[in-house]
Amino acid sequence: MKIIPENVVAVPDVVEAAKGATILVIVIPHQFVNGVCDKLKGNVHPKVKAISLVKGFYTTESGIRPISHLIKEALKISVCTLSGANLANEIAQEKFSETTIGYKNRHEGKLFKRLFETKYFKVNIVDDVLGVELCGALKNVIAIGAGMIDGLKLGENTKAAIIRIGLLEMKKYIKMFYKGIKDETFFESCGIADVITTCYGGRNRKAAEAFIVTGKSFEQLEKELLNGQKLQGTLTAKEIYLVLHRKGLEKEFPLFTTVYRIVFEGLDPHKIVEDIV
Ligand SMILES: NC(=O)c1ccc[n+]([C@@H]2O[C@H](COP(=O)([O-])OP(=O)(O)OC[C@H]3O[C@@H](n4cnc5c(N)ncnc54)[C@H](O)[C@@H]3O)[C@@H](O)[C@H]2O)c1
Ligand SMILES: O=P(O)(O)OC[C@H](O)CO
Repeated sequence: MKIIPENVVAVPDVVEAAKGATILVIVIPHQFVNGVCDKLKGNVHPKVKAISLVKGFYTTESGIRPISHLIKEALKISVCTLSGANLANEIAQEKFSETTIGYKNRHEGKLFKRLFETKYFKVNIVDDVLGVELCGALKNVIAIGAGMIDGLKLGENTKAAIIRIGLLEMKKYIKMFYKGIKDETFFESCGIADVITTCYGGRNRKAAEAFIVTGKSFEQLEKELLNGQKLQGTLTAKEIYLVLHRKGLEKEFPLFTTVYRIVFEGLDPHKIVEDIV
């Protein structure tokens, strides 16, 4: 495994790390972004540009909001998003992958492409900040479902069915609740490709498979399997279920609803097939 390059310096104090910076790359588990933004408020360069790689939502009492909106409003800065089929350990080994950057201002999209692109990390930029970000958040819930299928040993055809249905629910949810999302975004790396890679090689899939096989809780499995890293998919399943429940839309999103009920309400995991397919 490749080690961190010498020109990357770890600075534990986020205010110190951001001092004088004209570019912020924000990549932490979504549950911590609000706290980090609070610390950075009033402490960033006036001309700073940010890019969020976070895959998740920000929860408030009135519902859930995109992380890019939270960053933009807290720090009063412009925010691009980056998301794709990007398992970190494979990128560290310089195996080829694609990614998608969402921009509002094309100059910023091009700037971030220049910053991130390498011969093994191909960037496509699209005029769709929210579409890129929201695909990255919702695919984690599909991966929890796919991991359950692996744990139940139901085979590849069933898993493909869950992935297909998950993709449809992901697109339906995003188009239903957010304006201006482009259809083409779902065919970028941040869309279908990330759903596939996460459903085969991600931590959400792995934890969900173990949840079925061992019967342990996700909290326990996060500690045992992820070596200090954080799961995103179970929290996101809960966050979007609360929206669906409040609006009486559970039947229109059977996969998202069933994943939530298996994880949080003790529903029989076999219902993932019976209630959906
Ligand atoms: N790991 C991947 O393969 C991958 C790939 C693409 C996108 N992402 C997304 O990037 C984001 C971060 O993922 P990750 O795998 O780097 O997460 P991670 O669980 O490895 O945590 C990353 C960092 O978050 C910080 N952190 C931990 N607890 C914190 C706290 N209480 N307050 C503030 N910061 C804290 C720490 O610096 C930690 O090193 C997630 O939204 C994830 O979905 C991850
Ligand atoms: O390991 P996961 O399930 O958090 O997925 C990692 C990345 O988001 C894959 O693109």
